[in-house]
Amino acid sequence: MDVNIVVMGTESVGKSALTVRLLTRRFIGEYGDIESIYSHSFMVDGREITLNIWDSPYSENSSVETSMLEKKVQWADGYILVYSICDRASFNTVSRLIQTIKSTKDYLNAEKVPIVIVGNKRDLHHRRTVQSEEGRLLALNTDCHFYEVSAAENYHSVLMVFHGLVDRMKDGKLTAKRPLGFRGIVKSMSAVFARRRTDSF
Ligand SMILES: Nc1nc2c(ncn2[C@@H]2O[C@H](COP(=O)(O)OP(=O)(O)OP(=O)(O)O)[C@@H](O)[C@H]2O)c(=O)[nH]1
Repeated sequence: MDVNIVVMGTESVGKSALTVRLLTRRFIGEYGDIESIYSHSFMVDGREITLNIWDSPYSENSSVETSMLEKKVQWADGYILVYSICDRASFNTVSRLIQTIKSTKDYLNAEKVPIVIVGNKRDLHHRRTVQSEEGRLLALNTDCHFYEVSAAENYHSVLMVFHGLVDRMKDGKLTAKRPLGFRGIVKSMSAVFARRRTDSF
């Protein structure tokens, strides 16, 4: 089974950090502006699932961001919406993204729309401006899953985010793959490391 997942959220909330954590189990600190669709496979209940994960930097240019948003929402079967617990505006954006996704895509069962809300940077609790309860309540009110994680500190919780989304998708409607037309931005993970020659793990 092949599923498309898009990781969305405003600037610097940790979209790349979460994606790279899943793929490499590592936190490398700085990620640059890398636009990529990564493939990652794992077994669930004896079946191999391949995730195509689209991670892109947030664009300051609102017209670019709006047109990309539409493409991403149409392309994806499942959504990971990330905010930083230290950034209230990023939380508000997640709330808006949920409405956009729900109004853009037709789901057989709107309550089962495969969205996972992620409050990242849990390790920075001393700078917290969004309480856990607020994230939980948003998820409850919009029928989404919710996780609070630290991509910096913990691989396992990041894994749970992606597994939680796949579980959610199993319950809902998985659409057939469409031709993507995004080959130009597909890069391998080696590109991530090639750019960061000075990284140490
Ligand atoms: N303390 C802490 N820092 C984090 C965490 N996740 C990401 N960061 C840092 O936050 C900054 C932004 O992380 P990115 O993963 O590049 O964020 P992004 O959402 O992909 O950002 P854009 O590509 O600009 O849209 C980097 O300096 C990361 O090291 C986390 O869980 N805890």
